[in-house]
Amino acid sequence: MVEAFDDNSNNKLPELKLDTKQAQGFLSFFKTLPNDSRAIRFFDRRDYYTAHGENATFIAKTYYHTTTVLRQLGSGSDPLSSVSVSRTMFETIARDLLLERTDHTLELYEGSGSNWRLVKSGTPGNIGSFEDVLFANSEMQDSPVVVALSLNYRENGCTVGLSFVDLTKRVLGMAEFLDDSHFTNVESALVALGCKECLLPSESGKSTENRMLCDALTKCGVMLTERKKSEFKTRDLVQDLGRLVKGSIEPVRDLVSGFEFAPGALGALLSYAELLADESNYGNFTLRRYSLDSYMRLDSAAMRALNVLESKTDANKNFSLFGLMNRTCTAGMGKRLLHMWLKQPLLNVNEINLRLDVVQAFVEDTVLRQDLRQHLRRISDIERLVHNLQKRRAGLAHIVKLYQSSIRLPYIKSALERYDGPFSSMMKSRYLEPLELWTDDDHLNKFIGLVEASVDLDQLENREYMISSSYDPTLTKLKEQQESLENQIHKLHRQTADDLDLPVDKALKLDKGTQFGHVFRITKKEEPKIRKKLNSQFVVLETRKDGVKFTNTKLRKLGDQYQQVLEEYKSCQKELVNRVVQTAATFSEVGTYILFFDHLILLPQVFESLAELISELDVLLSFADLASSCPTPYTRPEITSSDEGDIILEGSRHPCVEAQDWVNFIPNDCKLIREKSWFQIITGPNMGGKSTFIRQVGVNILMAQVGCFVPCDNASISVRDCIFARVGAGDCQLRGVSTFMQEMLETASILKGATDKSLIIIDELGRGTSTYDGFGLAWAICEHIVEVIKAPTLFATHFHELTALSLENASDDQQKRIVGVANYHVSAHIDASTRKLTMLYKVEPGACDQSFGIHVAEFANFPESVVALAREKAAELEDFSPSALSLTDTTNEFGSKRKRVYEPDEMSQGVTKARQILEAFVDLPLETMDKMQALQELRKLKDNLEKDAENCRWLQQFL
Ligand SMILES: Nc1ncnc2c1ncn2[C@@H]1O[C@H](COP(=O)(O)OP(=O)(O)OP(=O)(O)O)[C@@H](O)[C@H]1O
Repeated sequence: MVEAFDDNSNNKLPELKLDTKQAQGFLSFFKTLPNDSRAIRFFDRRDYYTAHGENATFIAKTYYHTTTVLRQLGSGSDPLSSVSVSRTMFETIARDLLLERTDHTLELYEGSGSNWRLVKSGTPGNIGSFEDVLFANSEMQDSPVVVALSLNYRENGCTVGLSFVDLTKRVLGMAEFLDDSHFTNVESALVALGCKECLLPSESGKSTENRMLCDALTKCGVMLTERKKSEFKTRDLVQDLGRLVKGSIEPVRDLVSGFEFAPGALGALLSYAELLADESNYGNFTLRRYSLDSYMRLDSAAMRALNVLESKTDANKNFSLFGLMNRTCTAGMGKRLLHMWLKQPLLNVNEINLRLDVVQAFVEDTVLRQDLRQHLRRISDIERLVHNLQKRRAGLAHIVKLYQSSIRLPYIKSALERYDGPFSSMMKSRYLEPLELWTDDDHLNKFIGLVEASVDLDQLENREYMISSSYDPTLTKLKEQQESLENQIHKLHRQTADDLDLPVDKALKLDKGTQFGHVFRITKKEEPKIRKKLNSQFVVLETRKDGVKFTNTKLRKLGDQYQQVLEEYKSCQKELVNRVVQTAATFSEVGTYILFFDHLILLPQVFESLAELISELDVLLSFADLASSCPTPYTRPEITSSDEGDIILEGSRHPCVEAQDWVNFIPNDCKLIREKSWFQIITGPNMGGKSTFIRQVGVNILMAQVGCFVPCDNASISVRDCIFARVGAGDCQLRGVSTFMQEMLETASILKGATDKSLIIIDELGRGTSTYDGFGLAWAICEHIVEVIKAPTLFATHFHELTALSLENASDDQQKRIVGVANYHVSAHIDASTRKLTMLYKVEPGACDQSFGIHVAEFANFPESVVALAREKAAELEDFSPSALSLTDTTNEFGSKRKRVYEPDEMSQGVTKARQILEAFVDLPLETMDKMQALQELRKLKDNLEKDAENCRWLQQFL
């Protein structure tokens, strides 16, 4: 939701002025528009815009927060609700609809009376012709992507054909993979690609299987667009791609033939984005194979749990990793690259180390860092400028900006040349050599020469983009005429001053205005002195407070001539400006004819590669700035492949929490060691720092794989191929147990996607609930992770009983031995006399030994009566708590008073039965079941448990 707008905007609401005839005409047109619940339609009324019907109500409620702004159009029984918005408000709404929300499309109509036509349309994935409106006054931070999916269901899951288009970068991609019933792979692909909109064959959203898919799209905030099944076709695809894609057709054909379902999806995308309709697209696209295994996979829950991207609810920019890490200084480009990198952390150790090498070079050489920053700041958004050139939307201003960026390159080059640290040979080959090549006389220097010869660079200070008069003979001649006329006018000025016996400039002034052109002016005080001459030899034009304006035939004639020459000069300028842009735009023609004919190089490709290089430098520089500017500097992580090494973070912090002004962050160690502490259960009081701790581990790993230093004293990280995060819904208690069960089931089945190379973060499954079914499932999930998946896991929980998992380590029963589970807790201190609780935020080995819930309530200033009641209830409940499970255990690890004791026999019998049930649950083929089936199976298991419990008191407590 867009929160605050200009307070006055309500008062300044443009008035909807239509006479009866116009209103009638419009109403009859409006009725003919097809129904489209997603479309927000605006009508351009020259000075302002209007929206009508349900759209008007939506806009009034969403953006003005009141329906009082609505007006009724037309008389009679069926008036049309209408709202009018100013130009700036329209831009704000367009930005919100297309860049922030993903539930509407936008249409703009132009016309009058009953004659209107659609001139612009855009969707969140394809902002299309709204690009100019959206980024006229702001940077483009992220480039949207549209995905199309073609699904083929098999017995065990489904094959997904995926294709995507990034219209800003002009990239097409294809992928094909198997997926489970929760579409875990689709989800991570959507996240990695930054997808805003997804095309599916129509009707497919209604099948049961696809309902899950729609859930996945919703989780990722992706708009679903249905297209006719017939559009998912592959006929003529290779031919069409041949026109769009750079280079020869063979590689395209080879790539397409390697897929079974993705080509259909690509066919749908081409027709949806109407790529073939715009000739400027021809030869400008690249097509690539997209592999899910190229980058660390992140699902939408992980993106949220790790606060990777900005959200509107963030209190400040440091709340998200993007906000914290974004210290980029080039316009737009660096931000977009950072966005992409955060969605696509690397897996290859060498590639990660390469980025880390550059960051280290920048961290160690402060002068280099400052130099580069100073020059990068002056670089424009080259990527978008070239995009405009290719789209033939560029003007002289675009060319000049490219020129201004180009002339910065030698400075960037020499800053890099001065670096003589340990990574100098890498810096040379990665940055200096390409820069050297691109800036030589055959490449950018040629462009610089062209601009310097043709553009009047002196006028840039006045923000005027003009062609140098010396560039063109006609301009030169006109300029000379203009100067000669100016001289004559000045001569006449001096002569007239002599004749009137007035000092030049001091008393007799020469003015140049829009109304009268060149005129003489004297003050009113002087006027009586020369009134006689004034009346006889001159024509008085105007008498005002600031003086008397007058002219004579000579001045008028010269002034008119001057004006005429000026007009001619302007129109010649305009024509030349267009021509210069065309000349420059020929650089962007990929047609080889032009290139060979003119001996020009592919300038757009040079600029595109340059944009890549510059934005990479910018983002890595930004990482270095962050690493060295924090109060406790970041450190370079040591990276090992995913089969080797452990995950050791010493003195680690959560970068976003640490960056909050009011937090004095307590660093913690996390040592995920294979076979020893690969699975960690974290317990402790509410607000004790559990979530922060487990998330900070995920965040540190993600940062390292993006190529950034990490907020630790020492870090060694075994590369992770995906991060799974399950963060319990906070309102679970309110939604009831069945939702809670579903959450558990979902978690259990989603975890099937994880492997020993992933990282799993589970935070408070079924937060705060005391359902023992939940506990049973949580236990089953843990066992499954430890024994089958073997992924390093951080499990923060309120189920203290889970800490007993680690006891299995010590079990004599070798067959059932669970290896690698360790308990940790966040520590807190209770002052015995004052009952005051102090959070220490220190993560320590072992399970938490006290129940702190009530103290936290005190901490949070709950009313005393509530706290007293809670204490009473807790005392009652503890009698029946399953912590009795370990009562006969000799350790008193779980502490507190325990009254109910079970016979050892009764307990071991019960445990065996319970375990059988849990194992039966783990064996359920959840990936092939829908929720209803799964719940039915679960109910059966529960019925069995009830039967078993009839003779076992220990089991009864779980019912
Ligand atoms: N290491 C730390 N150093 C300083 N402050 C911290 C640390 N960890 C957490 N905090 C602060 O404590 C607050 C609560 O932390 P967090 O949400 O991680 O607790 P929790 O144990 O997960 O709580 P709950 O069980 O209620 O979810 C955080 O908002 C943060 O301000």
